[in-house]
Amino acid sequence: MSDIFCSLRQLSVTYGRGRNNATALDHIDLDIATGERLAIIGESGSGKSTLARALAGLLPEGTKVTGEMFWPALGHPPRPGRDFGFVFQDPGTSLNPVLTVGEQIAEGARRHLGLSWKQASTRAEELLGRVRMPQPDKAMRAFPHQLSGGQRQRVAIAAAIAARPALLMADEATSALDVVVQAEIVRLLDGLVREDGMTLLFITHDIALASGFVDRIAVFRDARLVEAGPVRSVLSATASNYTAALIASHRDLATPPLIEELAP
Ligand SMILES: Nc1ncnc2c1ncn2[C@@H]1O[C@H](COP(=O)(O)OP(=O)(O)OP(=O)(O)O)[C@@H](O)[C@H]1O
Ligand code: NI
Repeated sequence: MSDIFCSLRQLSVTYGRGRNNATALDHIDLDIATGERLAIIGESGSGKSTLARALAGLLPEGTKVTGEMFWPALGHPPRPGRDFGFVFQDPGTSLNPVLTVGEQIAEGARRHLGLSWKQASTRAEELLGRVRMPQPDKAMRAFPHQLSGGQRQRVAIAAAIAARPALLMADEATSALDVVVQAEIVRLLDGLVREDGMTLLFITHDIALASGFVDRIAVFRDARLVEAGPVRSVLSATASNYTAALIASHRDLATPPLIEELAP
C-alpha cells in the first residue's frame, strides 16, 4: 500500500455561480499519509467541511472545483460509505430515527461487504462492543432517541466503520458533547483507527482537543492552508500568528498535557 493516502494539488473549490460565488478552498496543496491522524483546524467558515466534502466527492452540484486529487493508496476515487466513513457533530443527522441501532449499523455492513442480514447483525453487535456501548445486545434493539448524546455518537461511529473504510472523517464529532464525554469519544476514535490502521481526518475548531492525540495538524484560514506539520512543530514554532491566536484562545480552558508541556 502507498504511504500517501491522498494528495491535493492546487485544489480550489468555489460554491455557486456568478457574482455570489464564494471561494471556500483556495489552491490547497496537502498530502495525507496512510494511517496518519490529521487534524483540520480553523475558525468557522475557514473551509474545513468543504475539504471533507471535496475529498469525499460530496460537493453540491454547481460547485466549481479546480486542481487535482490523487488517491495512491486506493488506486481509485473513494466510494463514500465504503472507502470513507463519516461522523458528524449531530448524530441526529446521520442516524435514522425510525431504525433500531442494530439495523443502522448492520445496513452499512450488509450493503458494502455483501453480508446477509444475519451476518451483518452479528457484526453490528460486535461493533457496539468495540465502541464500548454498555449491553450491546440490548442496545441493538434501541432507537436513537432512547440514547444519550455520547451513546448516539458511539452508534454513529460504529455505523461509520461498519464497512471497514480506509479513511474515517470526523467533522466536529465531539463539539456537541460535554468535556468528559468529548475526551471519551476522542479516546475511542484514536483506539479504533490504531487497531484498524485507518487514516483519520479529525476536523475541529478546538486545537487543544486535537493536539492531544493527532499526529499532524493542518491549519486553515479564509479558504487557505496556513500551515501543516507535526503537532509539536505547529504548536511550538507556530509559523503564523493565526495559529498562535488559536492556541492562545484556549489558554484558560482545560488544555491537554501536550500544550502545558510546551509552555516555557
Ligand atoms: N453549500 C454552500 N453554498 C455556498 N457557500 C457555502 C456552502 N457551504 C459552505 N459555504 C461557504 O464556504 C465557506 C467555507 O465553509 P465550510 O463549511 O467549509 O467552513 P468550516 O470551516 O467547516 O466552518 P464551520 O466550523 O462553521 O463548520 C464559508 O464561507 C461558507 O459560508
Ligand atoms: Ni464545518
